Amino acid sequence: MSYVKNVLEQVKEKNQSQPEFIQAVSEVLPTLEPVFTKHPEYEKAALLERLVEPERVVMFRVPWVDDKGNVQVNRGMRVQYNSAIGPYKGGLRLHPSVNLGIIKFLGFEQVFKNSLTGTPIGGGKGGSDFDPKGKSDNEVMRFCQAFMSELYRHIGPDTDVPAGDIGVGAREIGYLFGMYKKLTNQYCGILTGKGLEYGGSLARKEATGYGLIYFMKEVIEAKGKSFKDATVVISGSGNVAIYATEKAQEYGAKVVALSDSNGYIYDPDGIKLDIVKDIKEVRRGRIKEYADTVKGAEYHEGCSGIWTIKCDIALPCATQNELNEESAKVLVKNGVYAVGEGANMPTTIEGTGVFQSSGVLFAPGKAANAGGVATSALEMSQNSLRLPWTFEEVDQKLHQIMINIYKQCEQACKEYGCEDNFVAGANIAGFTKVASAMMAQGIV
Ligand SMILES: NC(=O)c1ccc[n+]([C@@H]2O[C@H](COP(=O)([O-])OP(=O)(O)OC[C@H]3O[C@@H](n4cnc5c(N)ncnc54)[C@H](O)[C@@H]3O)[C@@H](O)[C@H]2O)c1
Repeated sequence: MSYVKNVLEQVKEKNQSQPEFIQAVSEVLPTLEPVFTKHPEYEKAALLERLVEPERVVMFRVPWVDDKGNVQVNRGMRVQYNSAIGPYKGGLRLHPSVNLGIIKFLGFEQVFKNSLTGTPIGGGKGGSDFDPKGKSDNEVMRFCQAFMSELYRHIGPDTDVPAGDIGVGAREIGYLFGMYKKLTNQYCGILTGKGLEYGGSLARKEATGYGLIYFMKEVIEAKGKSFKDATVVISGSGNVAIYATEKAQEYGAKVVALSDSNGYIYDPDGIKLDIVKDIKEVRRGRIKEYADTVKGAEYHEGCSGIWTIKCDIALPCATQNELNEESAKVLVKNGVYAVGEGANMPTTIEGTGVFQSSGVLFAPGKAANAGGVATSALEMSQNSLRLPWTFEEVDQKLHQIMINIYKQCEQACKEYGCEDNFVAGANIAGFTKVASAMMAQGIV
């Protein structure tokens, strides 16, 4: 059995209760085989065994009092995955589904993604099984304060810099930042995704969605295609989905569908984004309300039906494993030619296989959605400089970073003989930098 296969078996054996983590590692490791053939010294240094094991996992209770005076207890965690190329960096997720396996999968992915950005940041991820849905502002604040009252001792601007993810937007980052400052008496760039008044970066909110479109533009234009007049389906209606829609529309695409965890909307005339922003960003409502407002738009219960809509480009931007083999086959049958992952691991391994064997251009999340964390790194730079950059400056840097990520993936594909396989290209390009740094730093 090869070294890579052996380590993969160990991972499966040791982490049996963590299917998402096993899935993420199973997607990455086999694509790295050719790198290990070229670098036999990595095996002697147990590089892979070290890479799959987080440097540190912190798990803690989060007790808080709800509006009725009842004590609630959630589980909080932070996985500090790999600091070979910089301080741990990655979001915090607040969702009832959060468990250690999910946070480990996200942290593992983050290591490669952050490496691809070309900025000096390591990988980490955290979160809690707290559900912000239906909670009052005061309850969210009390939860965030309780969460930070433990997390603060494990993070720092040169140690670990968390950010947002599902369920963590500007409101939550504000409460977390306030508590960190109170506890430590330090005003520093401890979180990214901050408000503009207190150290945030312009274009951070837009970055993941815009970055996805910048990346996909490179992918499709290399094959003579364009966003102009393309029909696009985007799942989700959160931060990533909204700004992917905005940039795709700016490039002349017609985005015809969006979704949330209850169902999806289809608007054959093209989504009116100002209405979606009002529902989601202002009123925190359900996507269903769009169909109540816009004539000709339809609402359908259930999430996976969105993939039955005929489109040229599909961008899953909601959550993990939302696009399976069956949905992938329907998309292919309906003529999709490109799929870009705005979310983290939204396509199952079998779904990815369908796209790749059908010649669909498939861009994995760790490359395609890296714009968010890249701009977080730009926010860290601005915090250290104590100088804010303009929207245009940040957006231009983001655009260039996404082009560079595309070029790195393309180059790795060429070097290792897997042309157009962006899954392998992204894994290899992300891995090689981290691997060299780990080798240089000895057995730690
Ligand atoms: N925000 C970022 O900067 C960023 C960066 C990189 C990757 N991501 C990833 O992108 C994805 C979305 O993150 P976000 O920041 O937009 O979160 P968000 O909380 O703003 O939005 C998530 C959206 O997905 C919807 N949703 C949840 N489960 C769903 C399902 N099963 N089917 C359809 N819709 C569903 C929610 O209703 C919501 O509209 C996540 O996988 C996240 O890890 C986010």
